[in-house]
Amino acid sequence: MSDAVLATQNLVKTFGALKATDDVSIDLRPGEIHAVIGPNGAGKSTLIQQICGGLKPDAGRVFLNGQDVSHHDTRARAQAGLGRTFQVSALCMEDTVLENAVLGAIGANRAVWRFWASALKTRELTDRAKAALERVGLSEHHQTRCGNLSHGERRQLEVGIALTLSPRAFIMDEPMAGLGAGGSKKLTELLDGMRAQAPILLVEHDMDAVFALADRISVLVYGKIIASGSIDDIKNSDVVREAYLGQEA
Ligand SMILES: Nc1ncnc2c1ncn2[C@@H]1O[C@H](COP(=O)(O)OP(=O)(O)OP(=O)(O)O)[C@@H](O)[C@H]1O
Repeated sequence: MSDAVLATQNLVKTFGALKATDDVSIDLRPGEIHAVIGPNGAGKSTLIQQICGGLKPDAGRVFLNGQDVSHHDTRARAQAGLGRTFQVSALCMEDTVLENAVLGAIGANRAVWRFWASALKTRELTDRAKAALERVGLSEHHQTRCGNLSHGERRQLEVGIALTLSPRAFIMDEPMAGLGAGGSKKLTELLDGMRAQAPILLVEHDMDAVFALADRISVLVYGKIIASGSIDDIKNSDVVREAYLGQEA
């Protein structure tokens, strides 16, 4: 775990009698995409929420760059370098692409709020937002109202907003959801190029994307990690086939 950018240690979350995450220890190493897969209700979102600080675990800890952030709230974890995209879009549809990205950049530095009126800070934020939009291929769309973007472009924008935070690690919750083949391909290429900048913990149902991107895969079933390894390890695992992949066939 020592070189892990992000690590969980024995995370447990129960809802009544249900163990949504059951002793989950998982890590994310520099430069990698680590995919977490599992059937509906396996506990993937619950795990992500505990990592990001939206849900308090019953037991276990979360480390970011070796620092115990278990008692940090969501904002403090973001400030410590945890970048996130959401399963449900959090974009402001009435605002332009650039405005959405600048709002994301504000989240990067709380102190900036105090200087929001300052032209210099505004310039810094705008430059950072523009750089992130260029990175995700949305330079042409600065003044486009977010509501007028395609579904795929909104996903690109969400990734761009996460980039404005200069994260040390990304958490992505089903970024391919609802995208057609073209959108998935474009986003897959984008994520592929981002792992060098910050490793990605990727929760994803789209197995084509998972197999195209993952350096490692962990399989979550009934709240437990039942297998973890390379794509081949997972594809050839009888345990996984029985518990999960077999259902997809
Ligand atoms: N707030 C809650 N209260 C009660 N039960 C919950 C709550 N949140 C999640 N659960 C239950 O915990 C289990 C894990 O849910 P979770 O949403 O984490 O699974 P998931 O793997 O993300 O599923 P999906 O792939 O469908 O998004 C499910 O049985 C779910 O019904």
